[in-house]
Order: sequence, then C-alpha cells, then structure tokens
Amino acid sequence: RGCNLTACSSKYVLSQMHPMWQGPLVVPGGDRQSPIDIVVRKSIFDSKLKPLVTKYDPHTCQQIWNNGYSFLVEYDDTTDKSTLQGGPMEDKFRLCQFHFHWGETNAWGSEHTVDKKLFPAELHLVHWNSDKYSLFEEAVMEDNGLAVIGVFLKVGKRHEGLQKLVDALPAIRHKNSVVEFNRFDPGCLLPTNTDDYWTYHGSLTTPPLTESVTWMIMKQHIEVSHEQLAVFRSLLFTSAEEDMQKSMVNNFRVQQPLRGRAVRSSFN
Ligand SMILES: CCc1c(F)c(F)c(S(N)(=O)=O)c(F)c1F
Ligand SMILES: [Zn+2]
Repeated sequence: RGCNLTACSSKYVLSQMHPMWQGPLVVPGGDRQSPIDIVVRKSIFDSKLKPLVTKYDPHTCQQIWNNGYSFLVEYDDTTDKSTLQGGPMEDKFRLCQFHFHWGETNAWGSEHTVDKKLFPAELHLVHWNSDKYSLFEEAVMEDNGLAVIGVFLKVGKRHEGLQKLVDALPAIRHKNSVVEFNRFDPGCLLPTNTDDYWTYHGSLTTPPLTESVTWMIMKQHIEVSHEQLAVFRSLLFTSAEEDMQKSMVNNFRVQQPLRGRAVRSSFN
C-alpha cells in the first residue's frame, strides 16, 4: 500500500526521504552485515569468551559534534590511553568515538534487537585494533579492525552521567556543528554487568558499511529518562543553511540477514 504523499504528515515524508543515510539496504556480496536480531535460544555459550576490560581516560575526550547521522563524542586515539581488551578479542583496541541511534518514539530506535524486542535507543562505543593498525582509517577496512560495544537504552530513571552530554546537545543542533567537550568518562554509560554479552562478526551500520566489526552487545541495558531522550530528538539532520529542517530521529539501519553466522554468548 503506497503512501499518497498528500495524505502523509510532513514528518512521514521527511523520514521516508532519509533512506539514503542508511546506505544500500543490502551490500552486494555482503554476508556479514549489521545490525541483526539476536535469537537468544540460538546463541551458543562459549566458555572461552573473557570479560571485557575497558580502561577509559576521561581526559582523552576531545569534542562532541553532529555529523548529520548521529551525534558523536570523539576521543584522542593517538595513544593507548582509552582501550578495550578481553571479550573475544586477542588484540588491544583504542576508543575513537561513541554515538547513539534512536527513534522518534520510545517504541523503537535500537539497531540490534533481542528476540525481536526493540529498545528506544542504542549506544555504540567504537574502537579500532591498535595492535595491528596505526590509524582508524586503516583498521576500518580490515576483518578484525574494529570492535564496537552496543548497549541498549531503556526509558526509566534519569542517567546522571548522561546529563553532561545532554546539556551539550543544544549547542550542536545542526549538522556539522561541533563543540569542545572534555573530561567525559564513557565508562559511566556502561551497565554494571559487562561480563554478559552476545558477540558476532558484522559491519558498520552506516556507510561505508565495511565488514570489519566484532560486535559485543551487552545483555544488561542502561536507563535514561524520557526527557533525556527527548533532547536527542531535538537534534537535526540538517545544517543551519538548509531551509527544510529535519529532526534527527529514526537514525538506525534496517536489520540484515544473518547468512548462517553464529552469535555466541559469554553467559549461560
Ligand atoms: C565511520 C564511523 C562509524 C560510524 F559512523 C558508525 F555509525 C559506526 S556503527 N553504527 O557501526 O557503530 C561505526 F562503527 C563507525 F566506525
Ligand atoms: Zn552506531
């Protein structure tokens, strides 16, 4: 049933005008694309999976900016100051940025799902393999180049650590706006339990969609308030110069075929 454009609300039309940001829905030859639905009863417990070890230095936080897809907090990744080790990985990975994906309502917004359960938002902490590569740009092209931690957000009590981030968002409402942001510990956004996670080999969920990501999706979610999520939705996809302002919502990619991949769990 096509939508008669005149009958659609402007928001519907606008969100339909944004398939491009997700890149091609299916990447030619792509057999390890992300995101996916995690079918819990089909995940395989692997006792060799280690707990995640994160060592984040809040002083390596540099800026927060709106890249027209999401807002991201970038870290100085010229040294091994903020790192991720353990999990399924053999190597050490450097934190380069974190960002979120969310919906226009609390009913949806996450990229991954657990037994088809949608969450209102999902946090991604992006790291690259600094044992094997010297730049993010190199690592992003390699099979074992990136490691991304995914954390589901649920609406509940206000997240005190997130509030510092939320307070900075009005300053980066438009695409390409940047504001200096320092001393933020991304560890405060992790759930208390980071030992229980699912892991699988996948891709970036935004262009260039390269199949270089080891995903670790946390079983435990974090809680943020409705008001905090509403500030995420006050961001815009569009730059200050554009006359049609488009609210930054539904910035998630559609789910991709599993193509026979195994999803392992670190817990029974
Ligand atoms: C090119 C920079 C970048 C992203 F924009 C991004 F959205 C993701 S994602 N959603 O897969 O975590 C990355 F991993 C990533 F490296
Ligand atoms: Zn992401």
